[in-house]
Amino acid sequence: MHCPQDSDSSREILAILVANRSATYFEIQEYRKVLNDIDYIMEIDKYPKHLMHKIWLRKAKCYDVLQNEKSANEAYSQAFHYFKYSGFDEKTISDKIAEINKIREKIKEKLMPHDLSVSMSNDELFTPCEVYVASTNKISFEQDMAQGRYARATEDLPAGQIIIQENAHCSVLSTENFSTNCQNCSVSTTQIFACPKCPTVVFCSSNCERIANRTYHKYECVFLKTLIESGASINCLLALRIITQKNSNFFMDKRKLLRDFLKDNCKKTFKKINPYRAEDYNAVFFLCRNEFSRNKDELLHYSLMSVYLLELLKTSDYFHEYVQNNNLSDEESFVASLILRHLELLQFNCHEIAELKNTKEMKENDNESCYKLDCIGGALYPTAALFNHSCDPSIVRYNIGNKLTVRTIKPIKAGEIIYENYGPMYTTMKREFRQQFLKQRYWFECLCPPCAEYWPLLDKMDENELRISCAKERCPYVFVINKIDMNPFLICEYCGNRTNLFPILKNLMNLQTILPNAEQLYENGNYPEAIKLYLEALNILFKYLRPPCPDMVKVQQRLRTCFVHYGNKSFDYIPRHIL
Ligand SMILES: C[S@@+](CC[C@H](N)C(=O)[O-])C[C@H]1O[C@@H](n2cnc3c(N)ncnc32)[C@H](O)[C@@H]1O
Repeated sequence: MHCPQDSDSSREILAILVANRSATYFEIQEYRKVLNDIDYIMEIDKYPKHLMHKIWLRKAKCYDVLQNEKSANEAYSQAFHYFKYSGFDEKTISDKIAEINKIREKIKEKLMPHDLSVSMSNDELFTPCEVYVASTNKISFEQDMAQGRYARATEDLPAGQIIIQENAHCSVLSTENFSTNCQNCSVSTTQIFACPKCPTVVFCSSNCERIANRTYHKYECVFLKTLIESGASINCLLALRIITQKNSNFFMDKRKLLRDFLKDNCKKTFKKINPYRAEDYNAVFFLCRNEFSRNKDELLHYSLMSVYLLELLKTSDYFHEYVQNNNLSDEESFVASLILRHLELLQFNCHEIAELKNTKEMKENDNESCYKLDCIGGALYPTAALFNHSCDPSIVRYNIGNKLTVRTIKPIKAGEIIYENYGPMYTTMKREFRQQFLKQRYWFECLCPPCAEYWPLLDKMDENELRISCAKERCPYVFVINKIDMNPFLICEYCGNRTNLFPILKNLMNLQTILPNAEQLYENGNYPEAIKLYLEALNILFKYLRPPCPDMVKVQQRLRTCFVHYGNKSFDYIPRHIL
């Protein structure tokens, strides 16, 4: 990170450092990382010519191990070509080539077939919606006066299904993660690629470094350290990065369109954004700001913050015009007004980026306590930002890099609203604290079923109570009965239908074999198989029972833990079953 890169000789030193690192990765058999490093050395373009054969040989050996014969052949022929600059005499060179070819033959005999161990894949069939391209075509987005915009299922959705896969419009890391995670894609890495001009950030590949330095980092490089030292929040970083990832011409060209949008009524404009894409600034511009409820003090605070951020931006060469006196140029005042808008909308729409980490206090036989989901940054996902909150959410979300995946965590019927969770879950936080949090932070009064019906916390739920649905389809009536003392035939007070408990209990009995098997797979870290069984259990539970139900909560908690294993993990994460 601290190696200077401003002269040929310092770049040669950097190339040698990276070459040494690649040799170390080779020794510990991290072949993909070796290849990344070698690509990086080629880009630095200052590695001593008389040593180049070593780099090409290392690359070729990696391809041999990775069983990519074509690339291995190409790399070997480059290595043989560079032998002539190595200072070896002709005899030594031909002996070396003969030796290498012999070793290659031996390696080929020893190579195992490709690794067939269980891998977790996040790729599933996902037909995107034509308008909301990050969402499945099985949901729609609607709007009303009471709730603003929200998502609704247009078809029945089983539990576990992916409903959103969205790139971040913009993402930033928390400052504590600046030296462990890639500034561009957020993945945790020990193989860092430094910025050529500053030691403040790291990247996971030269590709990420290039993307960043062609866009936002070429401006931020100048002032990022000052911004961090000022203690600015993630939202401030995000508000600014929405600007720096595009150049000022982009926003100036949009100015007329955005002003016309504002004259228009927002409801119509929202429908006009078609297709609605994460990359599209128009989608961001119209995210909810609750602007009519904002008080003057807050507005002043945000205005001051946007002036400060603008001043920082002016220290880079973001703006074309240079205004010497205290007046702002047109360009500057327009960008400041956008920063203010971003600060306001990020307050309600920012999502965390998370990764799994091991906790220090790992306890024996306690799967939950051996890792935690840590917030490593924040991002803006314009489609996911359209979901409203419930304290009993319908979804789970996790990140792969800075991309977002959203899956259902319960079966959802066509026509039902799909809710996400803004933090307070009814199972662990008391109603009064949830209401207080949501009012203060998101400015609405939560009317979800757990709040409206005063559902108990998980540890206060009665394990002997069964809340059974009336057998008549779509009848909302729930029989609340005691497991120990129950009448097998129940008459619905709502529709008069008779419900026979025997077949229901027989189905619920299946859980006694499904759940222990699921737990076993979970303990062994076989999350893909555990998920299948937990989903089977959840379907049975939701078919016959109604929440609040302790078993439903426990299965959903397990499913959440399994699904987040598809997502980001810190570079030093060790799975429970290997500990
Ligand atoms: C992330 S946005 C959700 C989308 C928003 N409804 C919209 O129209 O863009 C968060 C804001 O939505 C509103 N909201 C979220 N959940 C709600 C709920 N359950 N009931 C009423 N309003 C809600 C609040 O104004 C909150 O600040």
